[in-house]
Amino acid sequence: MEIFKTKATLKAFLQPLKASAKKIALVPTMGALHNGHISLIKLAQQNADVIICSIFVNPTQFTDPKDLEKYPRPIEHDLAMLADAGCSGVFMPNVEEMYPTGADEAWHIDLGNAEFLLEGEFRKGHYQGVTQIVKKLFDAVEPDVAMFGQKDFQQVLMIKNMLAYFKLPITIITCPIIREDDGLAMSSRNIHLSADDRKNSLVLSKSLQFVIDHFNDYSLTELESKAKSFYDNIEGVELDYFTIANGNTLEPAKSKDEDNLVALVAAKVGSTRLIDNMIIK
Ligand SMILES: Nc1ncnc2c1ncn2[C@@H]1O[C@H](COP(=O)(O)OP(=O)(O)OP(=O)(O)O)[C@@H](O)[C@H]1O
Ligand SMILES: CC(C)(CO)[C@@H](O)C(=O)[O-]
Ligand code: BAL
Repeated sequence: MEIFKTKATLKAFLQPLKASAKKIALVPTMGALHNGHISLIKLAQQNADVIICSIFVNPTQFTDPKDLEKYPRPIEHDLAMLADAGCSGVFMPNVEEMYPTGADEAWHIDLGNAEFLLEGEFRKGHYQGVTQIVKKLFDAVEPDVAMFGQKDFQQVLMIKNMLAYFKLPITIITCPIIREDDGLAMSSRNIHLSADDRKNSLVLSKSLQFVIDHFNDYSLTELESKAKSFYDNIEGVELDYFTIANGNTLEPAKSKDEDNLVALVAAKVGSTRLIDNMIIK
């Protein structure tokens, strides 16, 4: 497995592969890898010949400096996991390489109204930062396909909007959420959960599963209020939002007959903010 710290060395590696018509996949990550990330690598291998995983903790998408500061960075562990998974190359630039003029580099594109909902409301400007770095990664790799996890449901939508904005010829593949045996969605931030938090964290997947299991039993309003009541009286858990939304617009669903419906949740468990979702249809 090759390791690249600069765009130039990465480009030099990819150029002959592209010339011989090899299909390139990019798996963007912020490191602290778990089996959710590895599932993206495995799906990439089914869809391309050469797999590049990027590891870059992107400062411009963090709205809370403490969150950025404490983001886990176990790089040796990450490289071992990627080598084991058969990844072709890892792109791990530093901040200067991606932001030569500084992380305050200007960026603003129209991502549509969904930018301002849900995560966009709680992490203002987050998706400008995400699309800024993903555009830079796309420019550096020029992949045929790029893999993203459904766990970050809104992120996938925003990246598709960014692709449309720049008319980039890249196929986005959305990968299913990989969960722990008890239902908690795998996430790099789970490492910050205390033993009590870890128990409490199950409320996210349980409340979502309730909506899936009882979709035909209640109205949308009842489903939402019953799901929200899962969060009542759990000490140390603070619900940011629980919504049943249209999967294209992320606006609250108006009818159970809509085509794309998804239940999405974000909650602070102890000092760790977690997100999760389940597609209803
Ligand atoms: N449990 C999971 N299953 C499938 N894909 C996942 C899972 N968790 C993260 N991903 C995907 O992996 C990619 C990289 O995500 P990232 O490095 O931010 O990890 P993360 O676990 O989501 O960390 P964070 O704690 O920052 O949310 C994203 O496309 C994300 O959606
Ligand atoms: C896509 C991404 C790697 C951009 O920094 C990040 O938002 C993530 O890990 O989901
Ligand atoms: N996994 C999404 C990246 C973030 O939380 O900043």
